[in-house]
Amino acid sequence: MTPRADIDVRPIAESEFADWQRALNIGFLREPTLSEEVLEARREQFTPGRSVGAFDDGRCVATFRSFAQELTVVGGATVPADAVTNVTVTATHRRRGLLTRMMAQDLAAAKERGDVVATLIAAEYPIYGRYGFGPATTATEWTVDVPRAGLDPRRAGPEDGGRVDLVGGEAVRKLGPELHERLRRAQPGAVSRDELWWRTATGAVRFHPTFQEPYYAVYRSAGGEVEGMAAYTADDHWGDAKQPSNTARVKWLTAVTPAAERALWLYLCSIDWVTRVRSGWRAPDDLLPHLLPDPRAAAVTTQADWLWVRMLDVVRALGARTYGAAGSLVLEVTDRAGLAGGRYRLEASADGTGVCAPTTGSADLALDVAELSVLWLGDESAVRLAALGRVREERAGAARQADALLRTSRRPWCPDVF
Ligand SMILES: CC(=O)SCCNC(=O)CCNC(=O)[C@H](O)C(C)(C)COP(=O)(O)OP(=O)(O)OC[C@H]1O[C@@H](n2cnc3c(N)ncnc32)[C@H](O)[C@@H]1OP(=O)(O)O
Repeated sequence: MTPRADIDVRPIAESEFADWQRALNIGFLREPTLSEEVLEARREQFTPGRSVGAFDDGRCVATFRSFAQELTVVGGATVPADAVTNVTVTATHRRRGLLTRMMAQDLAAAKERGDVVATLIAAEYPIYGRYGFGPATTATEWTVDVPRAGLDPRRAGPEDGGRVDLVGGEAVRKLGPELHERLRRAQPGAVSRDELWWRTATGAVRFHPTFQEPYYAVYRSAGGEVEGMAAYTADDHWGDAKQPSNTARVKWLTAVTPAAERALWLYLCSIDWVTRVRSGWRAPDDLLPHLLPDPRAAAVTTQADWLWVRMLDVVRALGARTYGAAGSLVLEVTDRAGLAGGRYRLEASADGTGVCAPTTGSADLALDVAELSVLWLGDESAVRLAALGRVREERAGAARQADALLRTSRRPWCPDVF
């Protein structure tokens, strides 16, 4: 169907928030009528100028929101990101170009503002590649079959002098933000969280009527420092022979030291009645399986693309991260939206820093901005993308050299959904 120019795409006024929120819920197949309480809670997410709607005859039929975020890159620097979320087009108005219009407006504004990249978590894989986004991190979920893990059933807690305690939501709101700051500043692919994140995660603000209050476990080192925290829920399931068979579901687990990671996973795998632990979305190289005497007890339940990145400023994006080797690489970047295309030379030094600038020199690798966005955080291999026909070597060996520069020893990971 042809796009309809009479459908207005524009930032919403605060007075239109309830209508916008109703459209958002319909697009995400949630209940169309929101309680006053949920509506009030969600009002906190209203971002003036960046909560966009499409209106047909005065009724909201599409939603789109973006907000300011910081994304950590390889080496620990952060770049300003345009975080895209709440994208819906009501089924009566789909495939008429409304998402394309909202995205084009948002990316142009982000570029103008000076954001280095745009980010999102994609509901479905085929939606965002056409706009220059590529999947830059992967998330893995394991299900631990606790009785098969080989753990000592008499285990009574950490053996490193540290301790695990259960705390309430208030303590999480107090201790969590600093802990997460430590994690995300050292974790490529991690993003900033605002204070509202902590209030919604702990139920102080409720976006969904069905919020289940989690248990919160905190790990303190022998020196008393908070180094890790996990939020989990448990179901109430009993087998036919009166055997407890409960599943603990980890909502999030933040650990800034390997000791904290070990202590929290082993705690979760030692709760009486719990026979299965679902890990929640973790880095694909998370330590979890190898903390168990029998790593096969941790089976991969899901593995999927996670954070999608869309580079807006190649010079600053490549200049912000560090590199695994010294070398020079010229990239011919195509961008059909005209935001980040061009030919760029990356010069990486032996100290790990890199400088990127436009060049007229001959290209080593030719690729779309979506593929460069995929390679940027170091998780994907240029050699692999060349084999798939998604990057082209203009100089033999350039893909292998790109891998030597860009790839990392630990994989990038984004712990958040937004
Ligand atoms: C970051 C987030 O918020 S993720 C959440 C995304 N939202 C959802 O998944 C909710 C349910 N889905 C929807 O609301 C809509 O289908 C949207 C928002 C995904 C797409 O909106 P539309 O207005 O229909 O997209 P639009 O008409 O601009 O489509 C542009 C192109 O993308 C394609 N496309 C859009 N959505 C999809 C999809 N889900 N799968 C495959 N192709 C798609 C269209 O076919 C079109 O292709 P063409 O240019 O070759 O004709």
